[in-house]
Amino acid sequence: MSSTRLHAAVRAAARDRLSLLSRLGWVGPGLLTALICLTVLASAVPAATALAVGALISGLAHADAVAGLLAMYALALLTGHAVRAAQGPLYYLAEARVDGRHRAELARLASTSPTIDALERAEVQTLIRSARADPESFMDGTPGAGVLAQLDLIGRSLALVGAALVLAATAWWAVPLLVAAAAAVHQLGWHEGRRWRRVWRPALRPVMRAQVWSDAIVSQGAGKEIRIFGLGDWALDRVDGHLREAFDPHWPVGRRILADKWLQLVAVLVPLGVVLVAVALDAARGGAPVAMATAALVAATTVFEAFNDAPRATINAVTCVRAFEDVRARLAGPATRVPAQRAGAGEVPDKPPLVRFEGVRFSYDGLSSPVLDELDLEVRPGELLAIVGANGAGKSTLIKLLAGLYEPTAGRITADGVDIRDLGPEAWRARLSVVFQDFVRYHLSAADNVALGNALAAPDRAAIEGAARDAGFTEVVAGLPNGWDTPLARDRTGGVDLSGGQWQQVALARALFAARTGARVLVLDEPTAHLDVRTEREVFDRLAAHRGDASVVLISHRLSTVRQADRIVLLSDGRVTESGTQDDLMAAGGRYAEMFTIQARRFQRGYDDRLDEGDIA
Ligand SMILES: Nc1ncnc2c1ncn2[C@@H]1O[C@H](COP(=O)(O)OP(=O)(O)OP(=O)(O)O)[C@@H](O)[C@H]1O
Repeated sequence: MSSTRLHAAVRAAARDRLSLLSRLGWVGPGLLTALICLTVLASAVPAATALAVGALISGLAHADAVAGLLAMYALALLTGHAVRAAQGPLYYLAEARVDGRHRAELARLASTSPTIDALERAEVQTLIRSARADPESFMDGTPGAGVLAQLDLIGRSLALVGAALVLAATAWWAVPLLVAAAAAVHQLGWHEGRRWRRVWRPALRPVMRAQVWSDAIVSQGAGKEIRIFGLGDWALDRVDGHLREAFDPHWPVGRRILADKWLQLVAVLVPLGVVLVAVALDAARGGAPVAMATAALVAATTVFEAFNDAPRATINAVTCVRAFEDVRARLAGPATRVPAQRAGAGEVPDKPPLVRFEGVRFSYDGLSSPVLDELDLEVRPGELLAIVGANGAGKSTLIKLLAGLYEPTAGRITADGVDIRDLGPEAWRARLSVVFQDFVRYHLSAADNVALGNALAAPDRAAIEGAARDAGFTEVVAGLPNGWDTPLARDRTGGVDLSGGQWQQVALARALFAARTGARVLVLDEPTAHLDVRTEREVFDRLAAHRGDASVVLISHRLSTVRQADRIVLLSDGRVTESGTQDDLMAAGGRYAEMFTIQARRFQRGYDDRLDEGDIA
């Protein structure tokens, strides 16, 4: 290794260790003080033990002094044991605190990043997995273990100084020899740790895949299909295959590491043996007093232990911390531009805003053509706007852009003339409520499931009940065993599961609760796909009647429902190709009219009237 590279590597290693040490504060002042005191005490024990052993040996000839010397030796031994006994649980507690804080910081980072595009990338998910150091996949070397390994190293260094002083009094030349040998052993340990690391890192992905299948096997949702399609053995084979892919390479590496252990053995035994023999011979020839020689021999072994820190704990912890920093950099991305300090920025008026998509273009990574291309669209204050289009036309993407979950590749989205990026995600989303197609079914009570439409608002029961009434969900609640307090999850005690349509009513109630508590733009991405036509119609009527002054953007494939909207836009080829009322669009005789006619004809024949992909030429 060239000197520049060596220099850079040493600097990086020092930076990593300092970065770990800086997290010591996370254990809290009381526990930290206790840990520091114990570490200092523990570092004095080896030298004290060496001196006590030496004194005891020299005192054996004086019967009256033996009892006192034995007591001294016993005290040194007992202190060592007591300190170790106290260190165990305190280290465990401190490690848990550091790991808890580390994982909480990571979760905060992931859940508060303004956009979700980075989170959707496989490499970011792998980094998050690596940074999180989950106990089930991370056997050792969590950040907490790495942080405490640094404190331990400081303690060992102090112990080294003490032991070196004792040893130097008898054989000063032995100190540099043993320190150099111990450093070599330490380096070999690091090399070994890095070899493990290299084989362990590529194992992360297959372990993640195995986890997906092993979770699916025991999950409720996938569990149904696994049984119906007879996928049980197949899924188990997948788990097995991924685990083999992950861990098979570990065996040869483990065997090679074991075979190379002799190097460490030689590096320990040869110098230590030389020192022990030389000091013993010197004492035998009457050079050093026996007491000093004995103390030196005990101290010599301590010098070795000073370098015997846990390289795997530090290496793995450094990996976690670096992955954490990498995740932070990727999640920050371009989306976190500082909100502009100009008039109107950072605040959204209490009335529904005029929202405009101006020349918006958006492409997903890996797709050859943009999903939205030069899209211009207005959502006028208070209007009920329906967006229709074939599968894959980009409707959900448009919604995610409106919610600021993605940023346009070009163009901008404004609310009352201010770019929503300048408003800042929190201010903008406080005025917006979105029910996604794949809305989350929280394992919480019915009341909490509705109130999560606005987690920042007080969970006011009257507002929850009002929103549920407007969404037509009241009757369902009345039938629940414990009313509003019933958990909406079968795997919770006293919990029940709802039908797909009932869940959609919950999601709708969530949006209406948000409208009652401040949201001025409601976005509903296929909120009624699971409902029968009559119920959907009722929901639509309720939505129109109870949205207050909020603007509503509604995506639906059922044109018989959306025809009552104030305005309907057809999304096609990445832009708005038709826009107007139902009558306008039918009179224009364009693609919307064609789609509507197909659905109406089908409905009359008794088929479902949803729009399919092939329906549009
Ligand atoms: N996260 C993603 N990464 C890459 N491509 C995506 C992603 N999400 C959607 N797409 C692609 O973008 C296009 C538009 O998808 P989008 O979900 O916006 O369509 P949609 O109009 O809502 O469709 P549907 O009516 O079926 O819900 C599709 O071709 C889809 O495959």
